[in-house]
Amino acid sequence: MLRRLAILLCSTDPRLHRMLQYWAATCVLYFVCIGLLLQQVKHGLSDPGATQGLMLFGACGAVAFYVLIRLHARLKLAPDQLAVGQAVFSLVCSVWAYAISGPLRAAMLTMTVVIIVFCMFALRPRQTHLLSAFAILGMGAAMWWLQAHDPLRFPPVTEAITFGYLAGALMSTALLSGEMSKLRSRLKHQKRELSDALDTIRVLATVDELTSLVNRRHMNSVLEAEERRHASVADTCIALLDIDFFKRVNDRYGHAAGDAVLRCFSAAARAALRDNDVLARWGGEEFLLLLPDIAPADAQAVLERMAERVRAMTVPGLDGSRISFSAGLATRRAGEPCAEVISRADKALYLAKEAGRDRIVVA
Ligand SMILES: Nc1nc2c(ncn2[C@@H]2O[C@H](COP(=O)(O)OP(=O)(O)OP(=O)(O)O)[C@@H](O)[C@H]2O)c(=O)[nH]1
Repeated sequence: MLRRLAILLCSTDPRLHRMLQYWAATCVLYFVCIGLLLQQVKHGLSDPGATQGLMLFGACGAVAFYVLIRLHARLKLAPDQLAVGQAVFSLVCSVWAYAISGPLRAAMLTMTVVIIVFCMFALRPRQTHLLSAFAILGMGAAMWWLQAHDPLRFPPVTEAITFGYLAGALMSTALLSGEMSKLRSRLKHQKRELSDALDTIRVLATVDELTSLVNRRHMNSVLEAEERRHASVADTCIALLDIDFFKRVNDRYGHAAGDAVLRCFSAAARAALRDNDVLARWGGEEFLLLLPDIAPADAQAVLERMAERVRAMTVPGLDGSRISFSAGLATRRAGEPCAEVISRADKALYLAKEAGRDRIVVA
């Protein structure tokens, strides 16, 4: 129930969730300020009527921004437009709080700086600069108006010097936001580079560069997963395949032609497989095929189909010479380690080679 309420309030969409997190952080700040304002009223430092007005204004604004954030997609409001709106609203509140806080008003200026620091994280430097300018102008206008209308409570010199401190603090914060933005974009760039490097490493660790098939290391983890898998109704078959007279290809047509044979063989063999079958380059010109959930007769049919495709393929640089392979096929018995199945398939492959090649022998 609580979880559902939290999802309803905070959303599961990560972007919206982040916006609502910022909103919640702003609300915490509002609550702290409201608590302090109430203390000011209690000790006779602020006017109760004006304080209530500000509290009501703050609460209405918080609710309005929650609704706007939830509906921003429908209202076609960009997240940074909303963040700028929230910052402007908070700055207006801080000017209001300054005007009603009597002797404590200078303390309100820390909130103005906090709002601009928030903007540093949520907005672009240009937007932060504009908001800082807005804060300086807004607070300056309020201070000027207050000292002009009530010079006893707001002495002009005090207001002018206070304004100088505030303007200095806001301008430095705005300048820092440029540095912060550079730092953020550098971090973002590094993060992208790291993630690209990780993708490359993942590919290098799992894929054979020449044939683009799964490599031996990754096939071993596939086999481990196969051993852990709950036995299903159908069998699992494993076959070892070896290209026939491959050394002759290399010797007669060169190593590059040999590589082309490996690439063409891999593409032709893979085209004969289902999505959940895994064909790996096991070594030089040897391949391991895992056929999960298949009857042995069907596995044999798959290999026959593969052999036809391989015989039919045309390899560039081979002057029309045909390629064939021999295979040993074994069915995994319940609970049998894959290494033992591979060993039986290997013996069957040996028999296929002995019997003249270009054939499939079932273990
Ligand atoms: N072009 C190329 N050749 C490779 C590669 N890896 C292994 N080889 C060659 O594959 C050949 C394998 O030869 P053999 O083990 O004698 O096997 P074969 O000539 O196919 O004979 P059978 O298996 O008995 O039919 C060797 O000459 C290796 O140099 C590779 O990545 N590219």
